[in-house]
Amino acid sequence: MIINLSLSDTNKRSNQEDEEEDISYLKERIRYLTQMKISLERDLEYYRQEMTKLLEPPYIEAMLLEVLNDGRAIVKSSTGPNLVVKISNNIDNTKLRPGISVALNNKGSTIVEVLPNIYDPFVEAMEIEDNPGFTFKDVGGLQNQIREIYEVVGLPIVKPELFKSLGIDPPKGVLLYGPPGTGKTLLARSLAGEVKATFIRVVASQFVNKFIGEGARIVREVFKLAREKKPTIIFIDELDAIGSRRIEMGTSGDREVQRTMLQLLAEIDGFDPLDSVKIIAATNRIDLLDPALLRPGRFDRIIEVPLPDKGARLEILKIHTKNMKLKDVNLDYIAQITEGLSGAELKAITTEAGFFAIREKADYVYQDHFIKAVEKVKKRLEEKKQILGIHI
Ligand SMILES: Nc1ncnc2c1ncn2[C@@H]1O[C@H](COP(=O)(O)OP(=O)(O)OP(=O)(O)O)[C@@H](O)[C@H]1O
Repeated sequence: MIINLSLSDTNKRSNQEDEEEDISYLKERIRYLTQMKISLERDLEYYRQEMTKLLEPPYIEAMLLEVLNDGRAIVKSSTGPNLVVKISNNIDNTKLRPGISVALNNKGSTIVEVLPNIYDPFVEAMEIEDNPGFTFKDVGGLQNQIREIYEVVGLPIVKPELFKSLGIDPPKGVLLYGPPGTGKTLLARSLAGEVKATFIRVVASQFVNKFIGEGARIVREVFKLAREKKPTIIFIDELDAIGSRRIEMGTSGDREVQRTMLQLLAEIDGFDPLDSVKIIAATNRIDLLDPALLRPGRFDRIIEVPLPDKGARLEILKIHTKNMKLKDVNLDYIAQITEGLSGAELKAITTEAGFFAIREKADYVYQDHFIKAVEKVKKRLEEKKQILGIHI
């Protein structure tokens, strides 16, 4: 009996232990499965979001051409045409500059995002100004150049009927040549301002140094954009970088430069002289240019933009000091002592004179500030010439 009792006791205890073990096991399972559930729910949410993203129609990438006054904008869509689109309210309007990349909603009707600065050689290679705020009043001297450039480029834009009725083909392109900083860019930009044309500036040397392999495409795109935004003045700076005479075509870089120039010639040859797209090119080295560029119907008008004479220097100084507070300054004398300096250097003198006045905490800019500024700019120029090995 005693033995029986003890056996049943042992059985009871072992059953109880088993049950406890089972309970503990099941509790452990529940904890594990609850965690699994949480983790799977998290995964599910992630895949749900991914699926929504994948099912969402794509945005359309476009380049901003112009912001209109009524809260809309003109863009050039990556699929081709120019579109007039709305601007979503959450867009910071100060970020909207011509040439930037934007995302349009899937209907292509609204700018919904300003895209980060993605590398697009076409956008980077050119500066575009819809309405350059310059006029001929900003140009000192250069009266003859202003008259000539207005006649051959400006008039055909504002009065094409004059040329049509007389049966005259105006030049398609004008070449400006002269030392650096003499106002070639300024002249072209202010002409665009005078005739209310879009101003597109490209720097030809960048095709060779920066946008290798893209030169011909950029030229094509620039002309396409110019036609879309006409009247347009295309300004090609440093033309010699792609338009130099070449004796041999050794490297692939040379061939690339050649391709870019051929594309440029094809574009110039391809458009109508009465079309309101005009090209102004500039160079410091006309002696290097390929004669092919100077054939009739291409850059057949050549205008020299020389260093300013004394009268022109005075005009340039007056232009760049018109908003400065001057006292007892004899600009005529400053013009006298700055022979050989360019417009850009004269502008630098006015800025430097201002800095001298600021450093001295003066209320006005005095003659002495100008004298010191002239010395400084001349010294800087001298150093530059030494470095470049140019002797005067
Ligand atoms: N004739 C001028 N009248 C007034 N300002 C001038 C004149 N020439 C040059 N400048 C000033 O110098 C700046 C630089 O000149 P600009 O870029 O037009 O010269 P550039 O001849 O095109 O030079 P580069 O050959 O180096 O490209 C102008 O923006 C302007 O402020």
